[in-house]
Amino acid sequence: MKTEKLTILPPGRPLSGRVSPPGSKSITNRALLLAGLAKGTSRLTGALKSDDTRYMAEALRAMGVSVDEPDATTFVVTSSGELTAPAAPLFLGNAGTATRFLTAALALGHGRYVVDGDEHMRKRPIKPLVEALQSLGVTIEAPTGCPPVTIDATGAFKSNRVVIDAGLSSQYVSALQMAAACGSEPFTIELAGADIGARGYIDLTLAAMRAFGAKVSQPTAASWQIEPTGYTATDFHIEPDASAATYLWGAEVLTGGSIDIGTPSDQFTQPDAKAHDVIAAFPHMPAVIDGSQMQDAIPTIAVLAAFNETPVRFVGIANLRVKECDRIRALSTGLNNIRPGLAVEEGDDLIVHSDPSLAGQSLAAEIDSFADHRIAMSFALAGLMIHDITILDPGCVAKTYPGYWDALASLGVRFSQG
Ligand SMILES: O=C(O)C1=C[C@@H](OP(=O)(O)O)[C@@H](O)[C@H](O)C1
Ligand SMILES: C=C(OP(=O)(O)O)C(=O)O
Repeated sequence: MKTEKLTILPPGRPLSGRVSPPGSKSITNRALLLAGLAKGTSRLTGALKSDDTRYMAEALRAMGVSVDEPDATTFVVTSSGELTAPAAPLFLGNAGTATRFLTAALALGHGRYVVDGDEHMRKRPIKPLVEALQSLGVTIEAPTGCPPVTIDATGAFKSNRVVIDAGLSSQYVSALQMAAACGSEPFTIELAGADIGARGYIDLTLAAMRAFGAKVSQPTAASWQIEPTGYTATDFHIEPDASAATYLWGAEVLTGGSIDIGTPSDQFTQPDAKAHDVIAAFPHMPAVIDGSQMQDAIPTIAVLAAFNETPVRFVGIANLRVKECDRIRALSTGLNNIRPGLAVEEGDDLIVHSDPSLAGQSLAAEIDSFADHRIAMSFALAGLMIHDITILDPGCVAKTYPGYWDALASLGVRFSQG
């Protein structure tokens, strides 16, 4: 989408129809990496094709892996099992998964790898992962604590145990888990802090690893033991993206429609599927919502909260400040732009002062997406109910859901471009 702004015309009727969300970003980028680390050919079906997965696929190609794309939802990955040192830095845009997962995996490669991203990724922390890898004897540096990361790998870790603080990102743990199966000894990963934000993403990692032949056990709630099995090439089907589904669930309850997304909410294995029950409770969503286990769904729910019968306080969302943008700030800015006083930040909590009478009003507001796909996609929901909501940089949805605007259009939503 080349246009700089998109104004949404409220449909004025319930939105109904069939729309399937694209494949899961989280699972696609795990599967691409694991297929790249496995010797042989793996066929990944139901995959997401978007900026984030394209960066992962391109990085694998730059390291000697063949990644074919026979159709819009399939990757066929053929690898020797080795990721050979690339001639140039790997550019991973703002793909947190690709950046963190590759950083750990390449620490077991051979030679020099530079992992870099765009100006947003260069502000997203990776220091805890870099320090964990340094503790394993890897020569690795990220002078700013964020990408670029330079790794001089020798093919082995010097220890078989690592402690990682996952307070800022669960992706550090997933990254170490996926890398560890390529080591030469059983490897133990222990959490430094009491707990981890988004535990559901660890379950996704372990499920993908096991599908590619890994053996993982969990001696305690905060540790994992990974056997040095390496990975076996396999055919792997990827379920639809639960975070993408939240926008469709949101559009359904806001407009009182019926949108068939093709997958029952209880069949998703991704953490954001937990958002379904909260969204289904609209306009009686709870007074306090803990976002820690469904982080990427919080922008969706926060925009819905503006139309809820009663105010909502979002807790457990501190690390939304280190996602593609500071999402707590982006949400409060956008909501207050629609109607001053609609949202308040209290420390790292976000309070949305609900106002069901917003629906049907004309409240001209230009919403800054802060280059963040989830901010653009969530505020589009406000545009279904309020006249004159304009989303700036609508093309940023390409990070995880390039077909988002077409999906809304297929349900009958109309736009004017600026
Ligand atoms: O492991 C994953 O696939 C993800 C983990 C979460 O990030 P953090 O662990 O950085 O919170 C989530 O926000 C991201 O979109 C995907
Ligand atoms: C936080 C996100 O992405 P990532 O960390 O994978 O860049 C997201 O998709 O909401």
